[in-house]
Amino acid sequence: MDEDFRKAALDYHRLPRPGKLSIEPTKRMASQRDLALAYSPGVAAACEEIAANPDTAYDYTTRGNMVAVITNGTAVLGLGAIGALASKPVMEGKAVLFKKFAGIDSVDIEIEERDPQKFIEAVAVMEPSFGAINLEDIKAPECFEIERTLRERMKIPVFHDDQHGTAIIVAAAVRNGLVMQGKDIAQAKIVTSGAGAAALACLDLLVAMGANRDNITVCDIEGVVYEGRTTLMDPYKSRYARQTNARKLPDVLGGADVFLGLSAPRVLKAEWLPSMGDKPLILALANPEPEILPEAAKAARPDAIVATGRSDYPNQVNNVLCFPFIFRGALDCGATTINEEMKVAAVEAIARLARAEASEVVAAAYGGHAPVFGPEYIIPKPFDPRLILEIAPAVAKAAMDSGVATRPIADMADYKRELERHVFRSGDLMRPVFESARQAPKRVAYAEGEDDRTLRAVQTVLDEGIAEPVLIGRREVIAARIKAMGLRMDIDQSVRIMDPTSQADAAVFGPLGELYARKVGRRGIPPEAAALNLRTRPTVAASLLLEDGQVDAAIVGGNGEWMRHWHQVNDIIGKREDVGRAYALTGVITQAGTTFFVDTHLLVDPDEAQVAEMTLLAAAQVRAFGRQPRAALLSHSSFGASQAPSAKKMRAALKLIREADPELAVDGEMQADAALIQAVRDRVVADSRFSGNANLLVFPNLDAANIAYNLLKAAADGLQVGPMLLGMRKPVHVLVPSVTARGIVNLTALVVAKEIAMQDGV
Ligand SMILES: NC(=O)C1=CN([C@@H]2O[C@H](COP(=O)(O)OP(=O)(O)OC[C@H]3O[C@@H](n4cnc5c(N)ncnc54)[C@H](OP(=O)(O)O)[C@@H]3O)[C@@H](O)[C@H]2O)C=CC1
Ligand SMILES: CC(=O)C(=O)O
Ligand SMILES: [Mg+2]
Repeated sequence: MDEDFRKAALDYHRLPRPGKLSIEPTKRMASQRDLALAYSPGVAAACEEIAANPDTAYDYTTRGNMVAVITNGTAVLGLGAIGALASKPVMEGKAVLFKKFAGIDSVDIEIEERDPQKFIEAVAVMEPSFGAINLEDIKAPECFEIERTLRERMKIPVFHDDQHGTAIIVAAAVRNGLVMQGKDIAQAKIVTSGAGAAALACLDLLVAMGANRDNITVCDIEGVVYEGRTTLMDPYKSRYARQTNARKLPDVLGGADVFLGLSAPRVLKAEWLPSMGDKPLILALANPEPEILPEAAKAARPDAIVATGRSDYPNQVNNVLCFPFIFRGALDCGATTINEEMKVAAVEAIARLARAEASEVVAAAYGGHAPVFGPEYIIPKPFDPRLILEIAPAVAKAAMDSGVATRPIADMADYKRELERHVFRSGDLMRPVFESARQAPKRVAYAEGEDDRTLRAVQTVLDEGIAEPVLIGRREVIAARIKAMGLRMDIDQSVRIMDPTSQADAAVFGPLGELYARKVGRRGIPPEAAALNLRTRPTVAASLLLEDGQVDAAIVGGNGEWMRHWHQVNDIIGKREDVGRAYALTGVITQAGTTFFVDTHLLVDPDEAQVAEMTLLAAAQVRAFGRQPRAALLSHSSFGASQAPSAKKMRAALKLIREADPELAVDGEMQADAALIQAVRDRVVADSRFSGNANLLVFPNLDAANIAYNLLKAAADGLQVGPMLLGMRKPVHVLVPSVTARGIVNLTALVVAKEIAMQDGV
């Protein structure tokens, strides 16, 4: 670690306040009544329920989502027995990872006790507080006895992560690494540096997966673990003792296919590597400094696949890839333990993921580079959102199949969708929309068919079965991008490619060119210019396919100016006959929920009738998300306090809306705080037409709407949905340049669901 990085790490831990964790209440505590519910006397009701039926602790307390990270500080990373207090940053770190990656609440508990029996007693009595126990950084051999006894005594999962979490991820890496190197685990010669908690558990799992004990040689601080050795031996290590005269690590590396380092920094020397077998797998996993640095290993053995425990090199083999998700699965089905079946399910899920294509979120987390299965990517990256979606259900299913789940999951597909909320904040909002889109997938044209975000989105659209994609673009470019990104779609089968510049599609685009020339000719655009537009502007091509009925919906834009795309779309599609004009609705998802804003992109200064119209169209769109709209007409004034024209406009609009839709929960005019906080609203008006917070905010002008949604998005780290065009004659949306692949998937689902609803006359 260089000095700059060390200082940055210390500042990170110290500022703005010490440490990495805090505890947040999940219930309101704003009034005397809240106090009475949360504490005495109300709390007694929950206590009595639990006393009568202990299982209800999962209903009334945090227990079902609470994991303790417990250590005695005897094997802290590779730093050794630095003690309980000094281990605290690592344990706080694990707790943060539980929360960040899997939404699990976790507390770190550092126990200053090296006597295994006393340590066991201290942990066992904490059972009522937690849903599961993660033992961490406890040295071998004591860790084996500690874990075994606690597993026997406690009725909740007890999992020593350095053993099993590490073993699971190592097993996945070895499986994929050997596939890549064309080797068979049964024949692979394996040498370890380390005979501690992590190394022995890894070997046990590799043997369970088919590795041959006779091909395994273990080394520790003394050297080779051989039969008859007496110094620094214990029964756990002895299981791997070999009959050999070799005594030191370099003596046993000859012909090795796998080096597994779970020991200490720099113990593997580059000059020893030439003796290893062909195409070796070198896993140098000591933290924070590996047994050998990848650059040194690769220089000595360019044919090697190298992995470390660190995030700053390719192939991070670290238990962070496993523990948040295996606990998620175990907690969610009320597993009483984490058994072999659950571990094997996790190995298989992780190994499979690296061989599938990487997602956009992974690409984003790693500087925009989407990795493809290969020597520098044998296991998924920690920020891969698919980890939770695949590992947790696989583990829960294995728990159920092996009979250790006390709260079996009834609907696995539903559970998987539920997990999406840990990954995509849009999960809750979008779930019903996806459900309805799946009922009858529609043909959707994507104007920017060569764009990476579009292609990633289209892969998800196909996987989810929500649309039949039509990509505008050059076939060879799209094929090359799909290959480079490692996507799975088959461009001959699952998508249709339409290229306005190719002769092959002239039969389609010829007549569309004439249609376009007629439409824009009225505005004085000569036929040659129209023909050029069609060839060079994919938004024009996609809109024409939609207009001609060759697709059911179009998604355009995302590159260049939003307004330019909008004009191209408007020239061809235009507004519905029964509306005065088109508007744009934008959603922002924050921790507090989803809020919609209108009109964020199109109409600079609407009049009262336009405010009323946009409100009604936006309310219909909010309903399409399966939500009841609660609309607030916003102003600088609340309920008649101002006679300014903009306040009067909103009051007049309210009247029009109520005439058109007396059932709609809408009120105004009001200030934004009154819209979002009922208590503020109650102070200025006695009989507000909706309760709680408004979820649809209608603005007196474009500036206010656009500023407000961007402000909320930036200040509250919100996620944008849309803009969605309202009042168009056919379903089309214009993407903003900042759109993500997920944003494109969401709009696809929305546009398909809306089409289905319209057909059904909803
Ligand atoms: N990447 C990852 O996900 C993980 C990495 N690790 C890393 O693995 C290492 C071991 O952790 P863990 O098993 O929990 O700890 P343990 O204390 O249980 O085991 C350490 C092992 O390493 C051996 N060892 C120590 N120094 C040397 C040396 N200089 N040469 C050869 N062997 C040595 C010890 O030998 P002896 O038995 O003779 O004392 C012991 O067998 C740590 O660096 C840790 O950071 C651990 C878990 C996960
Ligand atoms: C990653 C981990 O758990 C360790 O190095 O101990
Ligand atoms: Mg550890």
